[in-house]
Amino acid sequence: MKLKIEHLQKRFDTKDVLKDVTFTFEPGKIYGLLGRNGAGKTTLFNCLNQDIPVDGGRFYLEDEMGEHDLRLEDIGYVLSTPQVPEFLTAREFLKFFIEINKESLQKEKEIDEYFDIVNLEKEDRDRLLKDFSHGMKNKMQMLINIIASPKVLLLDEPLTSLDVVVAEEMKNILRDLKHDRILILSTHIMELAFDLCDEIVLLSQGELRAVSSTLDEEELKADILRILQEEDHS
Ligand SMILES: Nc1ncnc2c1ncn2[C@@H]1O[C@H](COP(=O)(O)OP(=O)(O)OP(=O)(O)O)[C@@H](O)[C@H]1O
Repeated sequence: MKLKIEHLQKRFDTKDVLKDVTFTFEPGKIYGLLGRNGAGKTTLFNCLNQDIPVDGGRFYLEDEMGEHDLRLEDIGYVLSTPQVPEFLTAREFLKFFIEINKESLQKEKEIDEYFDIVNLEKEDRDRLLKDFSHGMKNKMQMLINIIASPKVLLLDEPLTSLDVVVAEEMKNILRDLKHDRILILSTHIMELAFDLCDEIVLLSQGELRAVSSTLDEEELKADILRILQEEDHS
């Protein structure tokens, strides 16, 4: 299975944000999506998640059976600002989520076994989500995406607000998840991209391009900075 994007375009009024995005993403890798502020990373994710219409081009999944449109259940989106129903406890939310997705879940577990996946403290499991910290809400959002197990998982700066211990736990979860799905993670932290990602992809001047993986870390950093700085002169 591959996620193929061909000549994707998106503009807001007169601003061409995505000019000609063409790229093929494969499972087994975590892709680190880097770009300047306002380059269009969130816009690209919003297009792939079908939250906003595109102005041109297409994207689809391709496997040995052929090409398939992305269905809503094929894609998971972890937002940088986690959105959870604040009036529910973590347990109520998880039970509700499992109930409405019963048909598609591979193997149902006990609720506490799910919480254990993301190491949510036992005393927090029956607390209202409105009292959760940003990082804890982020864990819940990550958990429902792990349970839903979409083929493509988009992560918009997911680790920025997490403490170092939780961030390390999340990195290990993502490394486990990558084997049978496509993971694309946007970040501004180059060190995180180098540490976690298998391939760096730059969104620059409305186009996506892979950065050579044969370079050592210092050369890679210099190359990325050079490409991103070119935007100032274009
Ligand atoms: N709904 C919208 N209406 C008009 N312009 C928009 C809209 N959404 C995004 N934009 C513009 O599109 C451009 C890309 O924004 P986007 O949020 O995708 O960038 P980004 O790469 O995610 O940025 P950052 O790294 O700062 O989060 C920006 O110029 C932004 O102002």
